[in-house]
Amino acid sequence: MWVIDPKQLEQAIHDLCDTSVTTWRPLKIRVQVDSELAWLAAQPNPYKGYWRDRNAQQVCYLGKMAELTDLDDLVVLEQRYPAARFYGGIAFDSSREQWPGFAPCQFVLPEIELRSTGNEYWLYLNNWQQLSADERRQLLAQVFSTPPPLRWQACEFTLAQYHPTLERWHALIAQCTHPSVLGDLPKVVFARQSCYQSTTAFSALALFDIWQQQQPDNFAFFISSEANNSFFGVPPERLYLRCGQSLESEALAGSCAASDDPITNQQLADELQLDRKNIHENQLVVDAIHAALAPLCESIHIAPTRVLKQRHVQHLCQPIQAILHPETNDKTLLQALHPTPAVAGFPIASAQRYIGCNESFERGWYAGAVGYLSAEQSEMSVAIRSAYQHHQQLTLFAGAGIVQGSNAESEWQELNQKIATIQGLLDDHH
Ligand SMILES: C=C(O[C@H]1C=CC=C(C(=O)O)[C@@H]1O)C(=O)O
Repeated sequence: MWVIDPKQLEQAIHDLCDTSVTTWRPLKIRVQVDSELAWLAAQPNPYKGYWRDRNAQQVCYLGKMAELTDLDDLVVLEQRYPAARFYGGIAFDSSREQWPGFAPCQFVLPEIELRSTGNEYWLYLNNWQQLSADERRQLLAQVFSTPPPLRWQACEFTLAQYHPTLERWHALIAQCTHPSVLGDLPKVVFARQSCYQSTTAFSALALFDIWQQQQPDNFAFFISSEANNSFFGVPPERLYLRCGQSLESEALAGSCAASDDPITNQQLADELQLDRKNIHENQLVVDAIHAALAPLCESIHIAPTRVLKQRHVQHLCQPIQAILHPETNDKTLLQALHPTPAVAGFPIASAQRYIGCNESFERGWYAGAVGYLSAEQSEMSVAIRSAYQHHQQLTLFAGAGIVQGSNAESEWQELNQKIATIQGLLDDHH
């Protein structure tokens, strides 16, 4: 990384003498970087993260200057740190046991952010007012040192197990498509863990880097609470984007395979748009988002269904726009919108209980929500198409909505399609 205007750096070191500024403000320095993820990998801070939205705005962040584990504290923190962004997320089910280092709700104001839009990069030093001139010099030497390139090293992964197994999956689908269950629970989203074991240590960030490059139109996130303990993903689904009082959300559910051949792909997409089971699966999500938003909004508009193509799978998607009441904030939005029936099922609370009793693993932050919150603008993605690394173990997650007419075998294939991109990267190195 290098600085565009060296005078700014000098100022960064010497501004400490300026005691007239008592309120918090970040120090912004315009910089240039070759690879932000290589830069992130080279930083020594144990807490690090990355966020990319669907318009390719990216942020690498480091350290915890302030932390939020209770959404009730958000307003106070936003007042203390005006215009700051709090990056992080929430678990799928906060009442369950969580992964080490990942609280049910955890957002941080980082010490350092590297934000970029297009070719413009800005380094935000959020903690500079707390540092002495010497500490600033050290920090700047650290952030401006040239990082080695980030390369995904060939390493051998073995698929240790699926949770649930195919046999158990069949039993689960038979159970929840039985008329006695369907009556009260028309949709439940069951997930599968694919647990891989590597023979050597590996860089989750390097793996994430090649993964996110393959799906540049999706969100991308990486959160590492300490070395070798990270959650990352390349999700297609937005929980919400809030700019002031205007809100964008979407119902993304109902899937079929995607094809590299445009004609075949179009045929598949056309069939998907007419398929009753998938339309029903998607409509349950639209209706639930609409019902959750109605008390919080002045107006809601639902756009016609379109198909969102991924590399190996495509989905029905209905964009939803709303104008929020002035008193609606991120806490109320998160509580109202998460989890949607796209990851839980319907009715949401009973589906979540049913998952808790019948799924054979803890979801942690998979199918939770990841993004950032700020007074002015917030964006959260749904944390699907994601993976959790713990030392040499790598767990891939995928879920599928089960409704009347779901077939266990084809839902299992759908799970395979949903992890195919990252799985292909692991298999490439066998
Ligand atoms: C729960 C997942 O996908 C959801 C989002 C899109 C389509 C889905 C489906 O068709 O089942 C799921 O509701 C996942 O990828 O882990």
